Amino acid sequence: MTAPPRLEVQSLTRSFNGQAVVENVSFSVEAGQVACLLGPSGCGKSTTLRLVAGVDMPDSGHILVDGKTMCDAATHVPPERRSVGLMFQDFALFPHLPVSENVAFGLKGGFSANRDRVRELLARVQMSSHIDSYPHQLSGGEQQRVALIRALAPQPRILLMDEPFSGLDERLRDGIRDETLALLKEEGTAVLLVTHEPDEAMRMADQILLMRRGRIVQQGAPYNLYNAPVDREAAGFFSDINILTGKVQGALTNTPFGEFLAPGVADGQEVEIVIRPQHLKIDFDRAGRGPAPTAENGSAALARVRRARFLGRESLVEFITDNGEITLNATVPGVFLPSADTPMWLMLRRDRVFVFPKK
Ligand SMILES: Nc1ncnc2c1ncn2[C@@H]1O[C@H](COP(=O)(O)OP(=O)(O)OP(=O)(O)O)[C@@H](O)[C@H]1O
Repeated sequence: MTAPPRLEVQSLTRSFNGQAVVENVSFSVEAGQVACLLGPSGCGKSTTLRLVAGVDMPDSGHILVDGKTMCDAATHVPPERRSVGLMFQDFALFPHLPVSENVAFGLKGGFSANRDRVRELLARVQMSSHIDSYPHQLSGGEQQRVALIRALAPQPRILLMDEPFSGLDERLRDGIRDETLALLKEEGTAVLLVTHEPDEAMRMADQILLMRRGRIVQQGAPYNLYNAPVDREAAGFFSDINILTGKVQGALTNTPFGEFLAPGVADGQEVEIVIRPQHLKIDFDRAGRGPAPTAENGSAALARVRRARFLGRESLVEFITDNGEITLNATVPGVFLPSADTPMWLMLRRDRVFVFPKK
């Protein structure tokens, strides 16, 4: 028999003042896995986390840890008995305690009874030399590391993290995220991390739980969410997108860039054709002739540069098609910065285009 998931959440619902803030949310997280609750502000991420922690009660649904019920209609295991570690945005360390006692805070007997574990954890985040320091003597990144190992010290079955990196300087963040991830993997705990930043979720998650208005709209590996978004909003959450519209006839829609398949969409229904700026193909104009159509890229449409901005590693080029109807943004390597009005041929990579019925 296979072991149950470390954390399992089934049909969780929570309303405030008659308004469902978390609605029918289900997911599971395995030991050693990082799951990210990702979504815009107010979509219900933190409420979900608080229900799992046990500091709030759902209206309905089940929460199980290692197959044991923590919460359902008849049961409510209090937070301190759920074996859940917490690391929140304001991860404040105790200012009057040295690092050693901060790390040992959740351990029976404090530092004196747990010297080895505390020293081992400090060494793993390169903080051994700060064992006697007080929080005010540490940088933001160092405090973050102490907060992380404080949460991990009691070896929780599950670690809950709410925007844990948002207080950090942007230049520090990537390094600390990577370090944190490495330590979490070594500890083998199951992690549920809340973030509103797609980049953070892509970097940290084995599994992304994309939330919108209280519901999970898509869940899966970062690669799948990015490359097979469930709708236009999901596509747009991960990067800028271009949107073309068209009408369907015979499961196809015709555009200046050729035909696009729209399987299962009724005749006359409008669709949105979505493509990310980095997936446009651009070709120079050669005496009014563009590249021949291909199965891979469809037909080329003539467009002109409206403006181009150099962003460092890449440039952002805004085009308008020659019929004046479609505006498209393309990102290209930063060495390429065409001047306004340059005519160019644009193609849309068929394997990178998403077609959605217009809502
Ligand atoms: N105790 C409460 N009483 C009333 N409304 C609440 C309560 N807690 C949360 N809400 C509401 O529920 C909604 C979701 O809040 P939640 O904090 O879960 O969102 P979030 O996705 O974590 O957003 P953010 O990223 O801004 O923290 C918000 O509209 C919030 O105002």
